[in-house]
Amino acid sequence: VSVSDADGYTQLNQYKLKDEIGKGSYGIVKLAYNEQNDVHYAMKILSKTKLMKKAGFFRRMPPNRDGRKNSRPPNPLERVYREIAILKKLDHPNVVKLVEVLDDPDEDKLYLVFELVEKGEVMTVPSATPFTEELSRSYFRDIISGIEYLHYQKIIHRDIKPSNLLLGDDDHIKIADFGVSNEFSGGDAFLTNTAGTPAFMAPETLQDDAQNFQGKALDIWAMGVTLYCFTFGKVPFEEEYVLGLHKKILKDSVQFPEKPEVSEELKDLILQMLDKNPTTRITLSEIKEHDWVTC
Ligand SMILES: COc1ccc(C(=O)/C=C\Nc2cc(OC)c(C(=O)O)cc2Cl)cc1
Repeated sequence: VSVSDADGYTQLNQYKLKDEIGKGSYGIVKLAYNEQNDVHYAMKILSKTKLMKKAGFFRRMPPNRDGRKNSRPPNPLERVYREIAILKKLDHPNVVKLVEVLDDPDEDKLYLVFELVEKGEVMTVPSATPFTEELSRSYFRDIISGIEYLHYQKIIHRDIKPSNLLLGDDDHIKIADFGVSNEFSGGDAFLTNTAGTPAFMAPETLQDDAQNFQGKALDIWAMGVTLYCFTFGKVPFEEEYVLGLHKKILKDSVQFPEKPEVSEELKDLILQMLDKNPTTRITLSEIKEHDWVTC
């Protein structure tokens, strides 16, 4: 039950909601104070109606000529409940921890309570102060363990990028936002849909004759774009219009700025992760053995 208390804070069960600390296409994240245990949490607030609208659920479907039953988009709420089911089974130091879900069927809002990762997003891109190689290496090692765990749990994240990597007081990274993640069975996911953030999308998903592509290699590509951001403070392929961006991701080779100067090993790793051919792209186990990661 949510009420506003004396100084205007929303009270939700034992949580006092405070400042907004995150915002995205998903909704907002507020700092939440649990009065029962004197601990702060991150409360992700979703609107069920907004989720339905975003998926065009309330849009009238154009009548199709042969009167075939319209294939409705998958109910976006199912998406969120699938995300919650995924989150509930995840338990790893480099993955955000879902504590509880407050879901009143009569309420529009859906609340996801996460353990607070105190420092928030590890980097906002573009950044004029990118990380040293030592710092990038430390963060990148956390990402490798987190992704290795997710792939072992048969989950493809599909939206790896600096804003979804949260930094704790212990200066370790936790991977967040499973809003577009895919679960798979067998050795790897075989996907057909594009999902995630344009600048981080792998070339094989952008081909117009895009057929099934492997899931794990998509996360590796996004990790490569992320490592490029850590190092240079900007994305490797940027373009104002999304179709121009797609063309660059598909066609352009990776360019390294003059400054900051970086080691040959780091450039080599980035180039192997941003290999446009997913079948020759470096794998997670090869990344773990790479000179720049192990040194
Ligand atoms: C400056 O201090 C700050 C401390 C913490 C934050 C923060 O937590 C931000 C987003 N958080 C999250 C977002 C998520 O998705 C988009 C998910 C998820 O759905 O997995 C989980 C969390 Cl926790 C921000 C600033």
